[in-house]
Amino acid sequence: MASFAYYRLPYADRYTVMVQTEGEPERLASCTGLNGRNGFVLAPFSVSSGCPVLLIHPDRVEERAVPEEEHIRTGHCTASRQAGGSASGVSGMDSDKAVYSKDFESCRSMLVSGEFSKIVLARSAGVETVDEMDAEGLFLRACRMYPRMFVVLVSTPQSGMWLAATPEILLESSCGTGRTVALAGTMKLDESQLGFDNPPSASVDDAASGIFWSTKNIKEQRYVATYISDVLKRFAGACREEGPRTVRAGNIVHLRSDFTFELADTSRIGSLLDILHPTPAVCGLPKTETYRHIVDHEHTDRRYYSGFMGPLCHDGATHLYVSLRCMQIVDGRHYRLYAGGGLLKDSVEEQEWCETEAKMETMLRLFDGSCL
Ligand SMILES: C=C(O[C@H]1C=CC=C(C(=O)O)[C@@H]1O)C(=O)O
Repeated sequence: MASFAYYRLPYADRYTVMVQTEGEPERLASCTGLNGRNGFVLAPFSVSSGCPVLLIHPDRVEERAVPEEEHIRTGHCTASRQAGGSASGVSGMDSDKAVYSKDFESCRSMLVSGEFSKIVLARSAGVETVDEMDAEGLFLRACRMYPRMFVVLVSTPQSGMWLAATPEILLESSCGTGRTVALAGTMKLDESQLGFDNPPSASVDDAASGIFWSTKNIKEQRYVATYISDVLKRFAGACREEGPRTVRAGNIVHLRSDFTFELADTSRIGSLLDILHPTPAVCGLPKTETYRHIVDHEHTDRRYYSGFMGPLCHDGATHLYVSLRCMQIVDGRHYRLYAGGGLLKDSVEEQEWCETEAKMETMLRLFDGSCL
């Protein structure tokens, strides 16, 4: 079985297809193994023998134009939600919520005791469609529906097939310059705000657009920005931080700070990734303790969700994004969607649950093609 990755950069009207027809993608035991390498990377949240860092070595690379919607094959389809958040969940939405509730409580007690200052709690949900859907068609539909996002369809024998439309850069580099973002804080846009946009060239005044951020969201994003700034101070050259500004991702908005820095030795990108990933946008603070809590106690097996993916080219352009707003395509009718959210000590369970639902809508809407 061939391994492949299709990806479309934000605001681009063309996408790239990379195919490895011979052999299997390389398996790496850590991000450091990416030093000096080229290919398409698929990295998990937590590296293990069952979930290694994968590097596709394409023997075919093609660029194609994103077609108009009417030329996209997906089938018309009603999606229904199934089984719960745990890998073994079988009894539907109530069990999904009960599992989340349990996980929320164990995170909350660590936040209230002061052992954690922030932790990201994730969940997953199964979706079954009536008709068989075409994965390439879903990818192209995502390209059309989410112009601001990095859209990826990737498949390997080790990972299975994943589709993502993510707003979060983990690490980009070209010509000796590195770029990353601190993305956190989430609000769902209401009907009156659906015209909101803030592309990279513009600088929209949040107050004028009617978007006001809570102290909790501002604090949550600040944790991520401080963490990134600390890592870059230690491991990269001169760094500039801008923001935060409000950015749109489908039906929601986030706060985003942009970091631009000198990255003279791109052959050591793997070592930087090893320290940077996972950031508190998907893990927590303090990092080691929250990471252990997630791996040991969270009921969702995150696998490649909240890892990162994208093309890596140590002597050219690298575009690595955090694997958010994604789903595993089990087969043409069965899908597993993933989403999480940052918790602080005063987080409210129902609000956090709704936030994960809003994030899952990014993938859910692909099934009926309803625009945001
Ligand atoms: C963990 C996710 O989002 C992260 C990125 C932006 C905002 C987030 C938040 O508000 O919690 C998360 O940190 C996800 O989409 O599953």
